[in-house]
Amino acid sequence: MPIKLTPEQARLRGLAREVAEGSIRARAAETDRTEAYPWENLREMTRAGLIGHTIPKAYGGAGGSFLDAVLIVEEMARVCGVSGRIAVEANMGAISAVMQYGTEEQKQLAARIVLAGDKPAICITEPGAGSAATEMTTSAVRHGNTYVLNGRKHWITGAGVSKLHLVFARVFDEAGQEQGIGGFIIARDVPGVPETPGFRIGRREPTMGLRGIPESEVILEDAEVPASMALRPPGGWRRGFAELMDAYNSQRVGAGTVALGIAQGAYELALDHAGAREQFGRPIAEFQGLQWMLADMSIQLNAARLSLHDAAASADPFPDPLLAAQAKVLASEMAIRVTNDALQVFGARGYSRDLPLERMVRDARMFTIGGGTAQILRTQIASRILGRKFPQGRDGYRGEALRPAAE
Ligand SMILES: CC(C)(COP(=O)(O)OP(=O)(O)OC[C@H]1O[C@@H](n2cnc3c(N)ncnc32)[C@H](O)[C@@H]1OP(=O)(O)O)[C@@H](O)C(=O)NCCC(=O)NCCSC(=O)CCS(=O)O
Ligand SMILES: Cc1cc2nc3c(=O)[nH]c(=O)nc-3n(C[C@H](O)[C@H](O)[C@H](O)COP(=O)(O)OP(=O)(O)OC[C@H]3O[C@@H](n4cnc5c(N)ncnc54)[C@H](O)[C@@H]3O)c2cc1C
Repeated sequence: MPIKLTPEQARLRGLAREVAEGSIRARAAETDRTEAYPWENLREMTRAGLIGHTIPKAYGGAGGSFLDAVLIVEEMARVCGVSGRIAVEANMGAISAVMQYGTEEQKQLAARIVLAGDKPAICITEPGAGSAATEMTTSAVRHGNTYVLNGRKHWITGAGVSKLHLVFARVFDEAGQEQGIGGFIIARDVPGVPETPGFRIGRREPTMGLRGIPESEVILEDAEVPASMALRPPGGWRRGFAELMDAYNSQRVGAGTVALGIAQGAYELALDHAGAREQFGRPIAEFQGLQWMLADMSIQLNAARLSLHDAAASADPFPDPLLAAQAKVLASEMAIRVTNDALQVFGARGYSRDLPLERMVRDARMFTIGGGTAQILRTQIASRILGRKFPQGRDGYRGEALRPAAE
């Protein structure tokens, strides 16, 4: 463990490991095979206080930090990537945005839903706006006391099982004037909260890995959302996207930590196997070719963990954008290499679906894509270290490149 944990953090990590090793590890293969959402894992994490752990005490949570959340996430992902992702979204991303920027009513509602055992969904990406998220076309038009939402999101993690949704949309006033980008809170299947007609779940993607959690479309067709459920960051709609993405940096750290946990789990299996499997009359761990592979895995895991912890600990109130992007690139690329090398240490057995290595390779693959691709994050990193904006549109450089980057 690279940074010194407080006794409470060490206890939290121990509790998370106990829950993970309890039955979550045993269910991981079944979750992958059946592609069914692991409700029982969610219930167990909820009972242990690991869901909504970062929600302030005043709203019923534990008031935990993002570093606490990272400790929980790594332990879950070490045995089950899907459960790691559940732990991320139940403590970071959308829930943290609502708890930081929301009105009293919004915070009460979001805390109640998540603490009852929900992994919220964050709905940003659209078919025409992936990396170019600011090009989203989902609209929220003000009509009296409601906003009417129209648009289509896709690749939404948890769509169809999540109850709390934070939908990013372009905001228009009653006169049709664009105001900026904001978040809209939509609850689904929550006792006492009316459903939102026009809000529906579309096609589920047949994904490569992390199959126990749906990645689906969220479709908005004249969906009426009360104006009281519009999440307007303190800088107003004009700064809405930037401030919501600032909150989203917590989830980038979380996503990197899932990658770390999956890779750590694969590495531990490879270490054990290298000591146990014999060829040429001796354990394969005695061959330098494998020793150096294992050594490189340990170096990369340690570097990624340090970087993620540093990013999580920088939160004020959200992780620093540069540290979050650096940590996510490092951890996501590391996890692809480490899970593949761990599989290699197992030889043919690693390639069999009887063992978890092939699942870990598939599960690790998403993290250079979801949450901002490795390419996009490198551009963001470059922008921050060089102190320059690097607009990606064809017309972007007319004057823009001379403007200093945001703090
Ligand atoms: C930001 C991008 C969409 C690029 O779009 P633009 O070039 O149009 O925007 P910018 O001028 O770069 O940014 C606008 C504004 O926002 C500020 N900003 C942007 N990102 C951040 C951030 N991470 N933290 C803080 N502030 C941010 C930026 O500084 C600008 O403000 P100023 O005008 O300078 O003051 C693109 O780079 C991008 O991030 N694309 C990736 C989109 C993404 O991450 N989607 C995630 C969807 S959810 C998901 O995938 C879940 C998966 S998971 O594993 O949980
Ligand atoms: C498993 C998974 C879960 C996800 N969960 C969510 C979720 O819960 N909520 C949500 O809103 N979204 C989610 N996403 C969507 C994710 O955020 C997007 O996939 C991601 O932002 C990239 O968008 P895209 O897939 O449209 O790729 P594109 O933007 O089409 O990019 C295609 C390729 O071009 C590269 N590229 C694009 N622009 C540039 C550039 N300017 N410079 C260099 N390279 C560039 C990219 O790096 C990539 O390699 C998820 C995705 C996955 C895979």
